[in-house]
Amino acid sequence: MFKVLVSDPISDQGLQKLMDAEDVILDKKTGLSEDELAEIIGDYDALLVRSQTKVTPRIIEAAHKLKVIGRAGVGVDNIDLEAATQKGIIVINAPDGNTIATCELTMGMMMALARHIPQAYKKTITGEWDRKSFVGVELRSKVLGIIGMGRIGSEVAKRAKAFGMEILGYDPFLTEDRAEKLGVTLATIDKICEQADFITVHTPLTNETRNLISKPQFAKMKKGVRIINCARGGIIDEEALLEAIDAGIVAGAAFDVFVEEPPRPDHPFLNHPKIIVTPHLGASTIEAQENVATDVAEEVLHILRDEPFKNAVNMPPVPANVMAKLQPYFLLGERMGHFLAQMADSAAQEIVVSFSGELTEVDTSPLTRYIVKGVLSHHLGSDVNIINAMHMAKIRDVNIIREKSTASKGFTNLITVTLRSNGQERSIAGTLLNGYGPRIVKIDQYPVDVAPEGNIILVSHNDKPGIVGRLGSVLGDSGTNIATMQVGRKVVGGPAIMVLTVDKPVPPETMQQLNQLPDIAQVKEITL
Ligand SMILES: NC(=O)C1=CN([C@@H]2O[C@H](COP(=O)(O)OP(=O)(O)OC[C@H]3O[C@@H](n4cnc5c(N)ncnc54)[C@H](O)[C@@H]3O)[C@@H](O)[C@H]2O)C=CC1
Ligand SMILES: O=C(O)C(=O)COP(=O)(O)O
Repeated sequence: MFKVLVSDPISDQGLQKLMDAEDVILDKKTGLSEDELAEIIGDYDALLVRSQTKVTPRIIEAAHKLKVIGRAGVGVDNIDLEAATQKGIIVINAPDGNTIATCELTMGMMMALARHIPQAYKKTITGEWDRKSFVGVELRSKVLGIIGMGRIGSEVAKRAKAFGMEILGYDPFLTEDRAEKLGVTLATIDKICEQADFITVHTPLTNETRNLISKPQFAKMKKGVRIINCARGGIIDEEALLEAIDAGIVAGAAFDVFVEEPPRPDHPFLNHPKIIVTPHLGASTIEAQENVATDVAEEVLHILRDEPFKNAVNMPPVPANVMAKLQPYFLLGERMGHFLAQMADSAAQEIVVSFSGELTEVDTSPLTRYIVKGVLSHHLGSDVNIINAMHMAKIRDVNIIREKSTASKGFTNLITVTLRSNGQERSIAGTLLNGYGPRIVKIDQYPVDVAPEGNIILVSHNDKPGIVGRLGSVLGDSGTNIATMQVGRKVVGGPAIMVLTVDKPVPPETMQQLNQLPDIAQVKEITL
């Protein structure tokens, strides 16, 4: 018998398959504290949650029998994926079922903002007939900026078109082709800030999207812009938004999600006359809840019964013999991908992975997944993992090419990864050096020897006297300590690269200063 715990309110209709299964005992216990959940989780084979239950390392540690965690929804930021993966617990989600619900809430928020519906309602029910204070704006002919053009963002675009809005879209994976099909103009975040009358975000919360819209972005916005967040608290900097409202830049904001949920009773968004709030209701429709519960219940049953399943967001099934050969390279592969994605100026359109030496003797697809995961995680954060990396690449039209090569250049094994995007091509090669661990041994055409870890500064420059000194003094002035430095060039006086490892992240203003130094083509910070 499999024991399944449902720890958040999940639709009964959706759970029917699990309730009917003869090999399943289903318990529903919602509103548990971390202590209470930690105490009972050891009895269960599967856990089903929404966004309320925090599946922390402590819960996972106590989950001795747990085989699968099912998230009835999209975002898995309430589940510690790292801890689950380490413990061999499969985490699955239901990414498609609540797209429309969240899109429709976003449209509702946009209309409520434009016409002050919640504020007008509040006054009218007190008996006041105030028609002067609530003059709104029309959506027709207004510019809507959509940041994050995945499932929900794309559906918002379709509906906003029907309202006669002009749409600017930004997503690192949005191609001209797809944008054209959706009737969306490709734009940068800056352009959206400068031109949009309404801005809505639909990205996951990652290190890159945290505070994506903050003081500098608000400073660029049109006076009277209206802001919507039905994605995740923290994508829009809450404090900076309040300042932008006070400064008269933002005319109104609608938030379904908060940095801390539920927000403290004295949170400044609650009761603010220009901010509309809802309690994380994006996915809360009967239809969406049935969809996500059905999807997740079916997959949990498959996993418990050792049947093929989909929508896993962690854990690769690799045969033991292949694992033994490949495992030492997983970290190197992932770091190489992440390194390369940070070198490139835009998101990958093609990734070419070439293996040589002993690695050509086994099926390297699990290692390829780590490399692809490393590349995509720069933009997708924890949404991409080794189970879904290839799928994520495919749905974003990123072409993956795997090659075997005989040119191991004297190394027992050599992995070369080339990333192509928007006419740009960048590549790195890496290996495992006996006794030294993972090493990047080539960047573009330049031989180097770099441990892929920590904070690395990659400089493309012209081979001229004085560059090292100028660069060193800018870094020194900012209190940045250089741990190691390497310079590579092909010909005297020609293009060259410098690879510096530093002890801590470089402040953004120092990066800007470095990029403005003479004879420096580009300075990139790589964080691994
Ligand atoms: N309020 C609610 O109840 C709900 C909230 N959500 C949130 O909405 C988010 C989006 O959901 P979906 O559209 O289904 O996910 P999705 O994965 O289809 O789309 C997310 C898109 O964001 C893009 N992206 C990543 N980093 C970016 C960046 N820095 N700038 C611009 N775009 C970036 C990705 O390329 C991707 O296309 C989820 O991650 C979830 O956190 C989802 C469902 C319900
Ligand atoms: O699916 C998501 O990412 C959501 O944010 C929905 O959250 P919920 O299931 O309503 O707690």
